[in-house]
Amino acid sequence: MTDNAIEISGLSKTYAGAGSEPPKQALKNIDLTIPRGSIFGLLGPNGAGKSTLINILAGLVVKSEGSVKIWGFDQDVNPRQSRAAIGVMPQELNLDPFFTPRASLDVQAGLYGVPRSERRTDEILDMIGLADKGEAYARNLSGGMRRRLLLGKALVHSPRILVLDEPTAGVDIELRQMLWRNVRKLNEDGMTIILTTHYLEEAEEMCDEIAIINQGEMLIRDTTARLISLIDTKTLVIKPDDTPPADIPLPPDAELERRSGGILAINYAKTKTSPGDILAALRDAGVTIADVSIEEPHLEDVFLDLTRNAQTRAA
Ligand SMILES: Nc1ncnc2c1ncn2[C@@H]1O[C@H](COP(=O)(O)OP(=O)(O)OP(=O)(O)O)[C@@H](O)[C@H]1O
Repeated sequence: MTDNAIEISGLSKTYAGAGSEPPKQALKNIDLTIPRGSIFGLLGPNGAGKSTLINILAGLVVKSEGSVKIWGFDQDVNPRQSRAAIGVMPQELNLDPFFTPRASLDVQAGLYGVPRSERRTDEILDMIGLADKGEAYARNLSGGMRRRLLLGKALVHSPRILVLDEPTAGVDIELRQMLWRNVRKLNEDGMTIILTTHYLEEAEEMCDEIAIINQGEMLIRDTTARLISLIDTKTLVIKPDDTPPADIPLPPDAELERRSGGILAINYAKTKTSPGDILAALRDAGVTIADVSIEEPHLEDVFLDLTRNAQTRAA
């Protein structure tokens, strides 16, 4: 028995090149475990291989090498059980325009072999806020409603794991909040959530653990908090009382950035310099301080650092 929702080892994928194009290796020897009950973020720049990985989990893309276990079921040994354990909300709005939301959910439930007596169509319509649109034609639904319907379709077979591929790309704030409310609720009820997003602040807020992939390779995988703590830079932000002097000598490893409104932002290495030393240096330089705050590093800094370093190494 395992405590992991997903166990991937030595996973590689090479797409055949179209026409005279060379083959494209989209995933290179990926090892990844995702704990049960977590909200897990899969991040990476465009073309990193995120969709390929998700589509392999969903059974939509065939891997070239390696093994994938979903809720303990090996895809190659127990394809039916591994598929039943996972639901995927895809990136594209691929809905049949002639089906009503109710019919879409029913057809999807049929595909997964959910007996009629066990179908939760009304409950799902209600949850995704489409209870009054059950009989509307999909072609008459707004983009936001279609996206909600895709979430509903991913849930018809009550999967243990829900995968969301860029669920909030291009959606308005209201829909984004509704999606995240639903996701949190599903997670509280025990569902493991895996998501990709381009919004790093969203991943920082939502995900317990994160993996960053780049050019098909796994760069790092850790808890969100530990990843953020990897960044050594913090920023001390000072609002002076008067116009600050032109010359402000600072301790080594501290760097001054002048912002609009006379604000002084001092970036410093937290393992090498303390805010106390910087404040003392400012006072010595004749800066009178009206307000002080500290800006913490963000996931975005970790992401840029890691992907830039990987790019430099590859060059
Ligand atoms: N069907 C395919 N045939 C050939 N190459 C492909 C195919 N699908 C993806 N690729 C290539 O594999 C690489 C990884 O693509 P993938 O879509 O998995 O990346 P991604 O991280 O999801 O990117 P994005 O954030 O832009 O969606 C890219 O170089 C892409 O061009």
